Amino acid sequence: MCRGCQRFFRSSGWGVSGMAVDLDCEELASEELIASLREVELPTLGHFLEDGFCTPRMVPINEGPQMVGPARTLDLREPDALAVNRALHALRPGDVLVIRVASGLHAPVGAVTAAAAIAQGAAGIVVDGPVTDAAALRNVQDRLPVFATGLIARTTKRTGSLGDDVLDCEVEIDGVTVRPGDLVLGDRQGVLVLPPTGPGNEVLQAALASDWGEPELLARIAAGEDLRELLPG
Ligand SMILES: O=C([O-])CC(=O)C(=O)O
Ligand SMILES: [Mg+2]
Repeated sequence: MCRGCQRFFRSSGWGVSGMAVDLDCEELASEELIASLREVELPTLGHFLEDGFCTPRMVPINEGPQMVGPARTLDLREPDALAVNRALHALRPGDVLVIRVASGLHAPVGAVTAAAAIAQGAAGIVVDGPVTDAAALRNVQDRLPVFATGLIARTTKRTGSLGDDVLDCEVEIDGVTVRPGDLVLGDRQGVLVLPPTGPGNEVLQAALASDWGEPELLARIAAGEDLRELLPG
């Protein structure tokens, strides 16, 4: 089912700089695709894909369910708490809030932000920068997976210095470009960003088949079968 057309501000990429553009329904990931991506192990996709993976500096801050959802982005060029609040207001159920923290030294997400994202039905949060209120984020891990580069006690301030051009624009997260509507996946291994169309049906089917076959392979290795037969070399 289509999530419905949304208006996004795009700073670059698909749209004209600084202009609001309509995102076609076709560009939004289907519920079916999102459900399939929840089933597949990220490291299995890693056997088939080379691009879109954040580096190991992007770590899970809590251990929630596998995260999959369309990106809503925020480019925190300055640590403005009011811009974070506006990004929270705009969240829709199933969205993944993706925040770039230019300073790398201010936490835009903690207990309050997480509670607000949960209230909006968000699927998760990814921060290229630190987060805070670690215990509170652990407490909500079943409802809100959070990924970030670490923890810090220095948080954002209500400066009001940023405009709406920092919302739903292209951002770079740990070297990976994220556009609004891209699919953002996360598990204990980290974060993977895919286009709204996902990895392609061929890769998805191959990855699912690999996951389904793995328990038998593991059982045969554990049973002492000849490794030369089981693992081609
Ligand atoms: O407000 C912030 O910058 C982060 C925070 O502490 C919270 O969300 O509770
Ligand atoms: Mg807090």
